[in-house]
Amino acid sequence: MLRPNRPPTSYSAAADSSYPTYSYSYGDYNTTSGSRPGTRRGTGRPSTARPRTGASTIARVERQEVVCAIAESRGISPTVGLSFINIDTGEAVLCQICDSQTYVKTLHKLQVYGPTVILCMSTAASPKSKLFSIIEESLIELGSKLTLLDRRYWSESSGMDYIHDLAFADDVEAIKLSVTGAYYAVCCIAAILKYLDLGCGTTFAARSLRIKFESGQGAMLIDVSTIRSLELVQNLQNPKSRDCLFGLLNETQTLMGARMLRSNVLQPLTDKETIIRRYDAVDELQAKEQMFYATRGALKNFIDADKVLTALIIIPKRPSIYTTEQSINHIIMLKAFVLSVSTVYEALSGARCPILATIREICAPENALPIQRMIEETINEDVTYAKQPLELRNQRTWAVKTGVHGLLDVARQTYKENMADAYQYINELSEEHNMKVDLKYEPARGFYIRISTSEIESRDERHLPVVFTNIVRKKKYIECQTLVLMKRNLKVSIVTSGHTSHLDCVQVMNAYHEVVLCSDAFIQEFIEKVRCHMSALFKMSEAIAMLDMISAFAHLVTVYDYVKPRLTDTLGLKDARHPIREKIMQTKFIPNDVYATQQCRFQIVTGCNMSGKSTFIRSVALLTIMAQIGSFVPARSASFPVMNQLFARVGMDDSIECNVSTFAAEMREMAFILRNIDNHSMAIIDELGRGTSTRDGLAIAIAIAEAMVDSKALVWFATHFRDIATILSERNGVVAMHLAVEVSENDTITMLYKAVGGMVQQAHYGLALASVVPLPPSVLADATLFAHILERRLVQKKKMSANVLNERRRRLILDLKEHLLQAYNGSLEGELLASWLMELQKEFVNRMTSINASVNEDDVEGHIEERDDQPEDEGADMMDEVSEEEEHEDQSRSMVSVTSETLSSARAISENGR
Ligand SMILES: Nc1ncnc2c1ncn2[C@@H]1O[C@H](COP(=O)(O)OP(=O)(O)OP(=O)(O)O)[C@@H](O)[C@H]1O
Repeated sequence: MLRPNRPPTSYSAAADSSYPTYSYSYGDYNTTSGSRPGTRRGTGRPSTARPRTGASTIARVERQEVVCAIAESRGISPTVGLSFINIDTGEAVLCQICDSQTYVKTLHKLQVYGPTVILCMSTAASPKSKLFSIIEESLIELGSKLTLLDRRYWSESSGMDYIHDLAFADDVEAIKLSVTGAYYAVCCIAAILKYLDLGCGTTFAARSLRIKFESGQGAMLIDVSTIRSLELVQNLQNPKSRDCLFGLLNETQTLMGARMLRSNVLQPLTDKETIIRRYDAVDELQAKEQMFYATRGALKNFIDADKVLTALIIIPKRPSIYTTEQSINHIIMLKAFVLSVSTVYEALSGARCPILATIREICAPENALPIQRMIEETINEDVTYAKQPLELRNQRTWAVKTGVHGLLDVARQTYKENMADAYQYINELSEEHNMKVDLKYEPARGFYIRISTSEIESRDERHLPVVFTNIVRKKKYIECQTLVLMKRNLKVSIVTSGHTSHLDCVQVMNAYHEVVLCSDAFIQEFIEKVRCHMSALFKMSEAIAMLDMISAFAHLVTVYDYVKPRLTDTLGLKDARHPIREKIMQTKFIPNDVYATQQCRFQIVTGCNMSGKSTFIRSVALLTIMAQIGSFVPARSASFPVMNQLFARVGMDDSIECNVSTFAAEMREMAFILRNIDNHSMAIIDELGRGTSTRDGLAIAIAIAEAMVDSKALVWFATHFRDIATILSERNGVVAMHLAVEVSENDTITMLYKAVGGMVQQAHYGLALASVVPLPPSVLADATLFAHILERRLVQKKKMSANVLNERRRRLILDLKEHLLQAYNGSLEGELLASWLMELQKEFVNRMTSINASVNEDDVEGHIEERDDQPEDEGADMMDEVSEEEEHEDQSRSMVSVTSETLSSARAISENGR
């Protein structure tokens, strides 16, 4: 469809010679090729990790026209101003972020809003600033085009003027207050609006733009690589598939709702209160069956209100016939929207929770009725949405009600009489030639005749009577003219092009001219009046979007048996399921329990191949996102701490294309994570260090794991390196777990998919799997031999150090402290609490005694091991280097003593409890 007044995808300076821009060739990249391996310098996240699949690897609800402008203050931690204007939904977002040198937050915002055009200052391009280079390298991924503008368009005073003129009257003061100090963001909005005005001829009507200010806080930061690898909005194998988190959750019924959901999946909330309010809304909606069905019914067939409202607030510099014709369509759609809004009000009667009650209030008749009445008083009830040229022409002529505009009524009467002639002529033609003849109209051709070939003898146009001329065959139809019709077209075309001097039909022309002029002017005046209600209308649209998202969550609760999460300091899941896997799997999905606190924040997950490690750790991340957007989760009970950042390094693709430097890409991703991770972050890491030699891979994995333990983040670390679990398991905050399997007598392994404590016990599961594949028997026999040699060497070297024992003691005491604090803050009281504390004390004493006792045993064991001379085995030399790794074990453990402070505080709490 023709879309006039859209910003050109690559701006040409010719549009306005007074508007200096610089041509930039990034728009020429084939954004769908996905085969441009490279790295994103400075971002830390590699672009080689996986093949790219589309204009943006992240599926959009639909591609929208979004213009973004960007500006920054340079420094150690740069401040970046970003503004976005969505031309399809009439929404402007300003943000100012304190970013790091990797510009991770800036890239996140760009990814979330997916701009089609990014405006940068020309000065940032020569010499290239770091931010400029990073954006330049991300263009393909973002599917954006870069346009350089003169620096002078980033003007704070113009930005403030724009905000003053364009923001809704009710919001203007609040917005001005919130953007105070956000100098860069305000400059950016000025640059975009200037670009749209001068470059694209698009301006917005006064007091009609939805302007929002977003601070850097308030949303969980999920970087681009994580979005992709967790398949949050797009399935990696099949971009069109719904098997991604957004696809699963997208039970919305309106486009506004779907857009809101997508934006939430990409930036989940971090404000506890808001999340809880959403839970309450979902809870109420799913519990009240009648309200739920009434709401779902009311949301059906809602038009894309954002689009319609935006079309009404955009003022094109050079209105075309298209924009004029569409105006009435927009009014008709607006009427449909306000009518539907009232059904939502009724559906929500009896709503109690704050979100549903507020939505109902916004959709109340007193807000929608004035607009509905305005439309009903002005526009004919039987005028419908028109697409075909003749329909549009009739719509434009007859849309305004009789009696509203006197001059228009007179002009229309004259026109009607003349048009009746045309239809009478066609009827006569039909009768005369005994065939069905249709009158059609196109602006360029005027009136013409269309006849189905079935009406003509042997379907051959040569059999048409001679009165029909200019014959063209179009599939099953024949289109033609007659002399009379051509004469009429001449009149009409003279009228529409503004010449009123045709000799014999001045009356007809004047009548039509009058109709169109009066009608168009009247409709524009009417739209001006509608614009006064834009603030209320956009609020309704947002309310509908929110209700739609909430009702989609409620729908999922009923269909998939989800549970309402609680927000606490502990991550605890009972019978958690992977939301996407459980939906697509033919067999039953085995649920798992998850528990993580500061004392078990780093969870090393081991297990056989295909035992479900990746599925397990991914489900933790996906459930956390679901919980933080306000959705219920697939589990029997669930509690989550609010996370500010989520990182995932999972599912490395091994295709040749992206394996150019699998290891380098992996290391860059890990460097990025380590730079940004903190105690409010969650990370899931799968099979780290497999892209290099076993020895180096293990060493690097251990070092990275150590750093992650120190970060105090919640981490799930799936690995086939069992040594990592051995080495780190004594460290405070670390727990080892594995996915259980059952080994039968004939060495076949059955996956149980159950996460249980401790390290995987099966030593040679890789060999077991290889035998199933199967490898040639001789190769398999050699592999088994080498595996046994290696195992013996490792056993020889194992000894318990004093450091390990100290770590065990420390850990035991910290565990005790955590339990005491939980008891202190929990609901246990009186007798129950006292007996629980006694149990705790007993268990503590037992475990401490057994640790102390193990000192002597280990001394003896170590002594025996040292004396035990092992014969040199074939192939042992090959294994030497691997066993050396064990010697580094001690270095990775730090000696930490238990402070008397910790003990006394634990004691104090314990005594309080008693
Ligand atoms: N909890 C579960 N219940 C049922 N089936 C499961 C479960 N978890 C995983 N599976 C099945 O097992 C398959 C393998 O799972 P996954 O890829 O998570 O294993 P993995 O241990 O990470 O494998 P590898 O170590 O070889 O990468 C999945 O495709 C899925 O079909």
